Amino acid sequence: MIQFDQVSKRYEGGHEALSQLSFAVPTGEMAFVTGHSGAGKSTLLKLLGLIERPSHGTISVDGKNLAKIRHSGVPKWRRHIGMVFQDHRLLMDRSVFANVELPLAIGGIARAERARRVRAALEKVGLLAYERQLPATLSAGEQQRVGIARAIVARPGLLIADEPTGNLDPQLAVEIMGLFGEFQQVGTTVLIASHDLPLIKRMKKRVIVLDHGRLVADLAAQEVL
Ligand SMILES: Nc1ncnc2c1ncn2[C@@H]1O[C@H](COP(=O)(O)OP(=O)(O)OP(=O)(O)O)[C@@H](O)[C@H]1O
Repeated sequence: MIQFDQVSKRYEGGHEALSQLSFAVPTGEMAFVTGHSGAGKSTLLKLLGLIERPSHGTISVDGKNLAKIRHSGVPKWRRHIGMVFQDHRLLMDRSVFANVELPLAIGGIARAERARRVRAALEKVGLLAYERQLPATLSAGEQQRVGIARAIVARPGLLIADEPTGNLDPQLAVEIMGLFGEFQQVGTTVLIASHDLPLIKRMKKRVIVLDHGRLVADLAAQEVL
């Protein structure tokens, strides 16, 4: 369960990016966060990834108060969550395999086990045949799928994605969203920031709407028409 309780975030010298935000996402649910540009979507995800810290309020995940995680504990925390970005942030001089392996190498897992898990992750995103290639030789959709494989290779309980389909054509975007749906089906909690309303509607999942950092609507999956 992800829980935001009266969370506000004010960037240094800036206005409030999030204002008294409260909501909860049960374990295993998939939800979208949407809203206009600057509404606070990325900020919300960054707080979960401990890339930023809230100015006020409490965020907890599975009962763990994120404020209790100190700077030194952040890498360990990040191993529990998978993060996907719009600009996939792959290492372009490393193979697809090496990119996906990265979170496991940092996690100190033995080489044979790493290889097994990397191949399982690549198979899930349909890229097993590409493991030796450099990311630059792949299409935009394929590169995004490498980013997703890297995010899920350590089997995180929580997957967060910031505009994961922002650079993709509509057909590819639908495929990528379908992939996130598959991870939810095997028990992963999935939170996706997106401004692509037609795509969000099509997915028929819960939708949390932000406007100037405030929660203005929270639609259950069956309310999304
Ligand atoms: N590092 C920062 N320093 C100062 N202000 C910031 C910083 N990051 C974001 N902001 C501001 O906080 C507000 C929310 O930004 P955020 O990136 O969370 O919005 P968003 O909904 O993800 O927008 P977009 O859809 O354009 O990515 C904006 O007004 C933005 O300018």
